[in-house]
Amino acid sequence: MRMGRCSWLATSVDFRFVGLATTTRGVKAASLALNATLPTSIAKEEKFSEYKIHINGDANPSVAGSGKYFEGEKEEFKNEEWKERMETWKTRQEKRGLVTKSGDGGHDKDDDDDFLIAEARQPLWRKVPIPSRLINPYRIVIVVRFIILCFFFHFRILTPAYDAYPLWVISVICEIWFGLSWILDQFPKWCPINRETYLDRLSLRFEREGEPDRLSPVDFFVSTVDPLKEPPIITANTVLSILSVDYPTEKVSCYVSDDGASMLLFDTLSETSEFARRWVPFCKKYNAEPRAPEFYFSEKIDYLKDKVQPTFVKDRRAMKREYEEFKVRINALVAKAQKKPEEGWVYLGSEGALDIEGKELPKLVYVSREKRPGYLHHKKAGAMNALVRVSAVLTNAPFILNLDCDHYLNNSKAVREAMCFLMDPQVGKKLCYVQFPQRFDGIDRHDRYANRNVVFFDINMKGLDGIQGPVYVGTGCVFNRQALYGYDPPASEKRPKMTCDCWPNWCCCCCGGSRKSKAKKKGLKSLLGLGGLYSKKKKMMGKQYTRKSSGPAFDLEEIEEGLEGYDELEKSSLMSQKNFEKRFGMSPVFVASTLKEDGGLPEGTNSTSLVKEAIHVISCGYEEKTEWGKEIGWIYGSITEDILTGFKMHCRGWRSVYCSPKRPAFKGSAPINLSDRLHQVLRWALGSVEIFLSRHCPLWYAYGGKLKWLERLAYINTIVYPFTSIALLAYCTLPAVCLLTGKFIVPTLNNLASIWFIALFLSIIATGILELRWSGVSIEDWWRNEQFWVIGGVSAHLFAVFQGLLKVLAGVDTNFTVTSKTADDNEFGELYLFKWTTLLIPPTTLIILNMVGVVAGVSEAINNGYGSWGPLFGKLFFAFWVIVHLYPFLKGLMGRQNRTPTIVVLWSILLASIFSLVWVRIDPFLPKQTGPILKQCGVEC
Ligand SMILES: O=c1ccn([C@@H]2O[C@H](COP(=O)(O)OP(=O)(O)O[C@H]3O[C@H](CO)[C@@H](O)[C@H](O)[C@H]3O)[C@@H](O)[C@H]2O)c(=O)[nH]1
Ligand SMILES: [Mn+2]
Repeated sequence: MRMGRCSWLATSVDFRFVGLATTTRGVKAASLALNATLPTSIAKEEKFSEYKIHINGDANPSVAGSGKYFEGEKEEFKNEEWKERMETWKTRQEKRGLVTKSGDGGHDKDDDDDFLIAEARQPLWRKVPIPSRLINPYRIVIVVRFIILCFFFHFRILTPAYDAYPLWVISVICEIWFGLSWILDQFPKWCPINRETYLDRLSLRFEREGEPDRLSPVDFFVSTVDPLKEPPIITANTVLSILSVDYPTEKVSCYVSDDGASMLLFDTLSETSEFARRWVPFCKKYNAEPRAPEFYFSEKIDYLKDKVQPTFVKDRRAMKREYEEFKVRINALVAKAQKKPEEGWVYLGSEGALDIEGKELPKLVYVSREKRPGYLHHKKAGAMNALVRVSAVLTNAPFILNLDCDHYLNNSKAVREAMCFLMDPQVGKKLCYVQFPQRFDGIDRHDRYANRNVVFFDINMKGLDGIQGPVYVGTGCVFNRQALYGYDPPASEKRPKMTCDCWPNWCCCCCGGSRKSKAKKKGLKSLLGLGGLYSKKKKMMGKQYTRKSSGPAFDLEEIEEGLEGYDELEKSSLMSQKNFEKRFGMSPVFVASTLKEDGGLPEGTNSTSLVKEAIHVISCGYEEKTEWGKEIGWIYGSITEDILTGFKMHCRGWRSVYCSPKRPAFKGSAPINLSDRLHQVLRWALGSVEIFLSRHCPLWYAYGGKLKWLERLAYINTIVYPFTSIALLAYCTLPAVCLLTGKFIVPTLNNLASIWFIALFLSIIATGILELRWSGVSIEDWWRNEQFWVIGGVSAHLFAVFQGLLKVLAGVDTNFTVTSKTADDNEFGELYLFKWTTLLIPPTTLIILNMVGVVAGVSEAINNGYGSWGPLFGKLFFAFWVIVHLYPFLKGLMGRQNRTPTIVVLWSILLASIFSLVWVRIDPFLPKQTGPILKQCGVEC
């Protein structure tokens, strides 16, 4: 069975268990008892649903009980904040010279209010174009480089090296491929932009004094799968950073997906929510940053700087001790969890909805979807879709922020940054997501394996932001929920155009057009009879609804009522109910939630039935015969689900925004040892190959749609790059071959030809330098990126191409190998960790081959005397180019103890020597040796 291949499925005995334990207002908030009865054999599978969820009393108790108290607190706090804001605003205006400090001692309150209102009307963000003195030379050089490249190819193709014909053919093919991939990579960087946000205006606009807070609610998703590779303390830190985010508490909900169905994580979360009761108020009181305790306490900065409250030192010390105790408790859980009780677990929650100061805590929900053998679970994408549905049923926030379990919130205002775009009245509705760059902790100082990916995050993504928006990278991304439901963005004025899915326009007619246009959505609404209900309700209420453009506000009961007693006339509505179910699955509650564009739950629902519904929408058969993973939610079919999901949205005409605040919004961990890093890169590349071979390949998908062509180029680049590895492998072998055979891929150059070579070389350097100048990326980061491009290319990408083909031809399923996240503070011990993997063979062989080549070439030149150094120079340069790029790899191979596993050395030496021998044999290399042999006598004739 295919699913059996997934390690996490095979290792957990309890994969048939699915539990959804929800706790409102913190895990402790709802007094909850989850009684999970785990079936022990497949035969009992059908009875798996025997687990019970008891919710003692109202699961949402804090709303009425503590609401008043909280409101009072908040108002006081708000007034304080308001004054503070006014002050900062005034000083800033003074600096700008807009407000004159007049002798009368300032303005009266009315004046201030006017200023604030005016300020609140200002845009929430601004495009900051790259200064033209930086960007224009860059563009000119790109054009020049392009022209030079054309002349270069003209020369290369028309002047073959006749004595080394095959070498010449191979090298020219490789060069053409490199040229094409340069175009794919370069032109999407044509008009990069930066953005600036104004958080104070956001707050002035949506958090007015004396009015209810109007910021949009956000559902946070955290995905985890393997508690051994992803230690619970890491997930706990991510969750704590979310719970203490600087955002209105009642608008934050955190959903943790546990794909490993481990009670360990459940227990960890309940401990975490207990700890949050102290941690959250501490963070908010002292404005702690970052709000993940592990990282907060290990910051090596003067934590007393800017702190004025006298209690701070005492509180911090106490907090630190508590965190250490918390860690011990989690470790105890981990130790206990290693022995799995056969008969299952019983978990009993306890009470408490508020933090120690009596303030509300955000909601925390643990979700473990049902998994069974025989069902495809679609890895992370499947988990995220389960969360989309659960959250739609339980909170239905209009925005969703998704994070890997190790990506904690490093900037507590990150969500506000995103809201500056998403709540913007002009562009907000057209944005599918706001992507933040991925930043990392715990990477070695020199970032040996280019883990930081700076070139991608600070150059390519900014380029894309100037076109249609950055690609989605899987984490640190705030989504517009409507975009996840497969709808088109709201059309601007014009009649909504149909988006074609497959081949150019002409086949649209035969495909039957689009499945997801806004027009159709509206049609469905009215067909479903909801329109009718809506107007009925409007009449009943006797007042006009203020909700603009969005779906009808209706009660769940009403839908059900409405759908139950249908007469003949309303048969068609039932038909379209079927349509909706085909699309979203059999959950009226979920379907109803999708129509609420501004989010929120239907009125008059009770939490017990919602929890029941939530369990229903995560059952493993739910997605069958629906469009989940095909047209809606996270898209299936590639283990880099992120690229595919973002791509579908861009094809529909959505725009995305790249937001990189000064203080990094999120931080994660990265695999810092060579083998793990190569495996990660292998997974990404494999995912790209999967997309390339699927119906969603950007080369042919969705023409005639709304995908901008430069954006398409960028997407093509992200899925064809693994194929560059073949050219790269050939090109890295060439110098060794040349050195061993004494031939070269280029015939002797005349003056004009050498000009093209030099010009190309210079233009490559010039684009590099100018790119670094506008982006602010350091030369070291750029160089690491170049090196890793070669290392990854000749190992991971190469394997990805073959595995991808194997998948298509032989149906071998691809595996999502989760990257280990270490929790220990052992500084960079990981860097030197060495794990044997086949991925190491090709680069090792290449290094040895080139070194042998250099030695052979140099010794031959020594023997041949002065005259032969000239032609050798080109070849040596070429070989050094390879060796220098592979240098970090060589270092990784040596490990800390300078020890490399014998098997790698053996294999590589074997391959390298076979290869050199073959060349020596079949080549007129030996006859040429007559020269050197004669000279060996030492007599100059
Ligand atoms: O069956 C699975 C497999 C993975 N995950 C989660 O996916 C996330 C990413 O896994 P990780 O091993 O850390 O992969 P990375 O290569 O570090 O992740 C990058 O690349 C992935 C695509 O390969 C994206 O999904 C991630 O968001 C992105 O950070 C983690 O939270 C996992 O818990 C699941 O929820 N279910
Ligand atoms: Mn990761």
